[in-house]
Amino acid sequence: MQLALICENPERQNELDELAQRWGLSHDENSIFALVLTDTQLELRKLDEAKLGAVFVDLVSGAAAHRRKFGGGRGQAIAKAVGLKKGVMPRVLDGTAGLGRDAFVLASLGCTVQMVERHPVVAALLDDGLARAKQDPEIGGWITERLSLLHASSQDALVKLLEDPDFIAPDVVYLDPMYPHKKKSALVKKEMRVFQTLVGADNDADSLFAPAMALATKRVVVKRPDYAEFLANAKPSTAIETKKNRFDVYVKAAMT
Ligand SMILES: C[S@@+](CC[C@H](N)C(=O)[O-])C[C@H]1O[C@@H](n2cnc3c(N)ncnc32)[C@H](O)[C@@H]1O
Repeated sequence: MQLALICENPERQNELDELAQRWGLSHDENSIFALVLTDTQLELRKLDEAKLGAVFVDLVSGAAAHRRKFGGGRGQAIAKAVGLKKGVMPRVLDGTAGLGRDAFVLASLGCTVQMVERHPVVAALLDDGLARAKQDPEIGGWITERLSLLHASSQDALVKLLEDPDFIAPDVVYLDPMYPHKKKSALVKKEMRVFQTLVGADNDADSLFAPAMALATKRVVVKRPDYAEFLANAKPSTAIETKKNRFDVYVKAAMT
């Protein structure tokens, strides 16, 4: 993938070069997107709309920390959807990891989460945020133990993992593909507009449903905007609703 690659600290130029090679990114000075390595983190910026701000992964402070401390714990809809309850800590495969927000919430509540992300820039941002979080004295221990990232397409990865005799299948496959926004984009948070313009709609999302159902041992959970139809037109066993979203739950076996 091509986008502007910018290093703000000349001493970190080697790191940016390695990063570009690792994620298959090359420099295009005419791109409207820039991946910027600052003194502290990796950021995505939209150069023609600087006011939208930068996108980066922060699992340690800000909104993630606030939600970890005051977000409602196991009472949150996402926790109920994956079947988290006292004594039950599901192993989750998040097949559409994005910026890792949902995976982080689940991991902070005790789940082990294997994240899969196919977009190289999103995967690079997530990997950077994960690496910084692993260094944090407060949360680094459990982040290292519970959260991991695979850069792959879930369409391929879910099938390959199912065929791998050494892979322990997850209790839950969690999916949150991009869905076209019905509401005016001005209402979408600024930095999310940058993210959405880069990634686009996941028009192939329906094809994730069958492999997800094959791989999960207990259930598949699909996050959708409240106005969206079911993934692959498949009617869920139950749905948990929040103000803006719906978690469609496809039960295969009881959580134990
Ligand atoms: C709406 S975002 C997910 C947001 C995420 N739940 C969070 O909390 O940050 C959707 C992400 O899934 C990724 N994605 C979509 N289809 C995928 C697939 N088949 N395999 C891997 N990643 C996929 C997209 O690249 C995008 O980053």
